Amino acid sequence: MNSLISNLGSSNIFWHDCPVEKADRQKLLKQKGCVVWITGLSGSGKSTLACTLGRELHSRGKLSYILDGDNLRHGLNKDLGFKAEDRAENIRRVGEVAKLFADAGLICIASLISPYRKDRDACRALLPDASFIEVFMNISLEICEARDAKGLYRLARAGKIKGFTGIDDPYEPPVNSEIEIKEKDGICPTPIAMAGEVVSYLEEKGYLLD
Ligand SMILES: Nc1ncnc2c1ncn2[C@@H]1O[C@H](COP(=O)(O)OS(=O)(=O)O)[C@@H](OP(=O)(O)O)[C@H]1O
Ligand SMILES: Nc1ncnc2c1ncn2[C@@H]1O[C@H](COP(=O)(O)OP(=O)(O)O)[C@@H](O)[C@H]1O
Repeated sequence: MNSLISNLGSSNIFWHDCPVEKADRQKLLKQKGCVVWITGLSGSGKSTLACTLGRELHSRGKLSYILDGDNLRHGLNKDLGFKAEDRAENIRRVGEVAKLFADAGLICIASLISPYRKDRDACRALLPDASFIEVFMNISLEICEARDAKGLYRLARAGKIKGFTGIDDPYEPPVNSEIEIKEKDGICPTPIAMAGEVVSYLEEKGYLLD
């Protein structure tokens, strides 16, 4: 514990380069590493898009890995709650992990509410050359609440969960996301259509080589 504390902020650490680099891994995998960061309200379809996209990429022979907020809160982030500082630390950690996956050459799909613009922008700043692709699930609270797949909105409305995003906690929508998934006349695109939009973007920007 003492050595951990005494190392905090220490300048006595050095970067160690290795001979096999990101470019070599990307060549091997025939793809370019990047982060697809999916943000939106609970119930907006983040996990659905992440899984459908993962499956679509897999079927094309592309290696991806999903970092899902709910899942990570069972392990890496199990010490964190939902107050603003905890959410910020949650996003910071996942941003750092996503950066490692992208450096490994994978298409890392991060799926978290990530309600604060500042925290998402800090993750964007970690990634090189526009390889942070923000996907905004612009689905109305009405639709998300009507879905209420986990019954959490009902509990939040009843005051049994405090600080629930969209009810009594803020969500700051992106101002310049690379991709926006929108409902039309109250109808959401299908999971396949949402994933197709992301795949087209990745193809167009050269992330899926071959
Ligand atoms: N107070 C509160 N607010 C929002 N969400 C809550 C809350 N309490 C529990 N949950 C459940 O936690 C999931 C969100 O976790 P995240 O790590 O994505 O959240 S955050 O990015 O740190 O805001 C979220 O999952 P999704 O529904 O998949 O978004 C909820 O199931
Ligand atoms: N495009 C869609 N069209 C119809 N239902 C959807 C769509 N995306 C997600 N759903 C449904 O909405 C609910 C919440 O989706 P989920 O992916 O778990 O959202 P989130 O991860 O944002 O909480 C699930 O029951 C899911 O099947």
